Amino acid sequence: MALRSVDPTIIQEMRYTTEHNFVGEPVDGYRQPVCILTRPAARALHRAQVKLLRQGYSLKVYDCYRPQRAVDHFVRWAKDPRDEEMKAEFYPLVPKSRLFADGYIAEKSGHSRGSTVDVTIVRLPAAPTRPYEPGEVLVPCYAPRGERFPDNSVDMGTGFDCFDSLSHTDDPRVRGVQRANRQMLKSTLGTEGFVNLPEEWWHFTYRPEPFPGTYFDFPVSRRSVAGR
Ligand SMILES: C[C@@H](N)C(=O)N[C@H](C)C(=O)O
Ligand SMILES: [Zn+2]
Repeated sequence: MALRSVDPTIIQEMRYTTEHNFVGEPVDGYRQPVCILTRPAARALHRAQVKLLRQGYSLKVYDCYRPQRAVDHFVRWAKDPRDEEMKAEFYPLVPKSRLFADGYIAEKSGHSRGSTVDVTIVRLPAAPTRPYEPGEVLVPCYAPRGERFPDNSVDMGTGFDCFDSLSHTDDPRVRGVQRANRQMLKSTLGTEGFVNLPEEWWHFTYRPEPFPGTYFDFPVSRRSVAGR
């Protein structure tokens, strides 16, 4: 179902419909910027949002349901060592050949089962964000907040989809406010049934999953969820 029909207040910045992602182009299967999730995952995210709103924060999702054809696009992209257009921002230190082996991207992704979400926290009122301009100078995603690509998220120590050990949720180099922000996200979502992926502070799966063995492949579009 469309997350917006359960909670229109959760901010959506669907990165894989845009060029601002580690591939550098819109990803196969993302026709429109719509967050689609299973009903229990959407409802759980709404419960977390209610709690955050009371404290002056909002959730912001970057990715939700991901069709298998999008995962296949990632796999194809990873097999082409010449295409490192976005390396300088998204994986400056990790060889492209290691991104799957090191756990940053999956060939069979929980996102395709519909109960996984990539998400952060934004302090309200949400600051405006600027669009990414293709070809702009890229800054490493682990650079200090004021230097890396601007995001109205609270400071999590790295940007979204920063394939680097600094993105590991419990990396000991992440301290102070950044660590507290990661903990706020993990504990708020954890209370509602979401389990975090240790390699990525932003990646959470709702459990129990209603479709634990199904990898869906319908496109991300408003039509896919019309009437649901
Ligand atoms: C690619 C990144 N956003 C992500 O979701 N990684 C996990 C491991 C996945 O692909 O399922
Ligand atoms: Zn994810």
